[in-house]
Amino acid sequence: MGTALIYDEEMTKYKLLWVDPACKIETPERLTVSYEALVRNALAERCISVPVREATNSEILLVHSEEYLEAVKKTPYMTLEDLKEFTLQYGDVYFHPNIYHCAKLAAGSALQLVDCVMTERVRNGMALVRPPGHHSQHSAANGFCVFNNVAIATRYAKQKYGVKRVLIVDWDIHHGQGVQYCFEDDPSVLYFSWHRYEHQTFWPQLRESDYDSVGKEKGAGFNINVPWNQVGMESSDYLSVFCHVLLPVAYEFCPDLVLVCAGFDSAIGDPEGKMCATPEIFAHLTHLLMNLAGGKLCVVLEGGYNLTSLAQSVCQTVQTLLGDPLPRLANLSGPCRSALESLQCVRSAHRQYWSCLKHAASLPPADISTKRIKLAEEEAKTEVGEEEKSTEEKVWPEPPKRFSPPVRCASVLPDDVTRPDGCKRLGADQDVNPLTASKLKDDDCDTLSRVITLVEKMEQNEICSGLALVCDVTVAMTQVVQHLTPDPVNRVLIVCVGNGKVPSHITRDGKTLVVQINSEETEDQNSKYYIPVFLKKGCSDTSGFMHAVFGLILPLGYEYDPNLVLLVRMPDSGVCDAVWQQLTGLLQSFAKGHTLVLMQENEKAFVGPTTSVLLGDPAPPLENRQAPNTEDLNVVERLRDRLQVNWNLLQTTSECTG
Ligand SMILES: COCC(O)(O)CCCCCNCCCN
Ligand SMILES: [Zn+2]
Repeated sequence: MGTALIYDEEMTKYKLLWVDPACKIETPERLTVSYEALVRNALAERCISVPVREATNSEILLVHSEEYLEAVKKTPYMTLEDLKEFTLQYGDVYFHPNIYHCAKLAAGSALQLVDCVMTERVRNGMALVRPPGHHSQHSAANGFCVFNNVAIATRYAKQKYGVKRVLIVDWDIHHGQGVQYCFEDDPSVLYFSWHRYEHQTFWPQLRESDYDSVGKEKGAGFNINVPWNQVGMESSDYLSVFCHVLLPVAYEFCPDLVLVCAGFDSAIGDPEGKMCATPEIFAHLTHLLMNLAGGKLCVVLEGGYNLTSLAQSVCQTVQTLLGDPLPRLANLSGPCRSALESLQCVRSAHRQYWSCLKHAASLPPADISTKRIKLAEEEAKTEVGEEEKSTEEKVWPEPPKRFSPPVRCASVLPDDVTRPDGCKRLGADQDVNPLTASKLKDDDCDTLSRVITLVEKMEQNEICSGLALVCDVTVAMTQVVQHLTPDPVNRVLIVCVGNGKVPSHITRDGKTLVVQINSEETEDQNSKYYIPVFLKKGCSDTSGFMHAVFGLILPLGYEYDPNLVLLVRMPDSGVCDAVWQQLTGLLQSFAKGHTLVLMQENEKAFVGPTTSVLLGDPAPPLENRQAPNTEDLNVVERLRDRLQVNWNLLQTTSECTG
């Protein structure tokens, strides 16, 4: 199944007709540069072009009041003076004779996206729209928004397709208060938003944008606000929030559909956001959402005002929706102190609602945040002057090209195992490098030499990922590590699922990082590069396992930044299909998708499901799960506490930073 792209140049045909410094950044060029970049990078042609349509009155009334709709309906016939007059009743927004038409098209585009995803005409898709939507409210336009495109799409999906749970992820740098107001008492819609806040001194300066707005009545726990109290946030800060807040909660919520309020003013260079995350981050944020809801993902454009970072970020997002390998995120540091404070506050505020956060630390000591509030208010006063002046141009490297290797997935299988279609068999002997064959001494040497050849072709980017059935995974793992080209930058992340002895020498000199999830205590090799995760209930406990994936494996993987991932299924691991597929999908975040899966010969039943994920299919949703058992949560928390001195992305509280 493909990726939908919805765009129509009609939505570029309105603009600001008078002087208003607050609104001048919202221009038609935002849409044209985004679409032209998709065309120039040969991404638009790979998408399924879906036409726009106007949202109908009844669809708009799913969210907005009749009087508001009736008032907006009059704007096409207004004089310039009337339009100015009409605009005055709202904040930071402007009207234009054609904006009502475009607002219906923007909302209609989101509905088209929902239709083609829910009818499985496409797997996922993106709508490039303006006017944006997430600030508009029941009876008010606000923040460049007229109709709340994503809120309307959410209500539409529930009404037309009986969708039970919708996750809305709002990565725009402004708080989508319009979406929050819509669903704050609705437990069937989980709204997640991060936003520049600076202790309520940044627009829209709302008290209810802070982390303690968790939702109301039945909706308590289903509204997650992550306030950024400083500018300059980077990819590390964003990934920490995804790993330690959004993903664990999203997987526990188990949505049937995911919508993204995709504002790219959270990218580096944006005059509104003043953040420092480079455009590649959106490739990862998109990918981390693609194994939820069976891959049903609708991305709708919101903000984004730096035309260069906007266009690059849109391309990164669409290229990931198309299934291309992700770019590596170089030298991630760790979350900054302010981000850790926000992280700790959000996790603490939601501890009582989500079992994955049950062990979250309590609020940071009040004095820290109150002191910072004072500072922020001081800065806010002086800042205003500077802000106008210092629009220093941020520069960042253009995102690297993301090539798809000619072979997406190759396999080394015993002759009696049928090879799944789409997965190339690593050929007969002509493929095998005779040199390596001779070096291997083992009864399984034919298989092993083909595995080594497979890895060599991955290193040369001829093959993206691989899967091998071998007679002893530990031997195979060891051979692979030993035969890697002795290149100092070669770093291998090895994820071992299940019990079994991992040879200690394999973690020598930091060229490999081994994380082993098992159900029996292994003697602790107390090496920074060997991390045993002992789960009492073992790999069969979905909740505990996934808690280790989000709380440990993902952060470690991002910080380690390997150029190869080995996913090893130890004998009798007990891990279930769906969890195994989720892990396989999530590990493709690293090493540009160069994942080699090693399994025992008798596990041939898992070849098909594993290959489908390696080929880019979404992993099936994990059924709604019981709470993780306390023991296992404890294990992960204790491990995190111990390891975070060495691995900063494991941090979740501000106390720990010196
Ligand atoms: C959903 O619309 C996308 C958006 O969130 O980016 C809108 C931002 C409105 C920002 C209004 N203040 C502008 C002050 C100018 N310095
Ligand atoms: Zn925004």
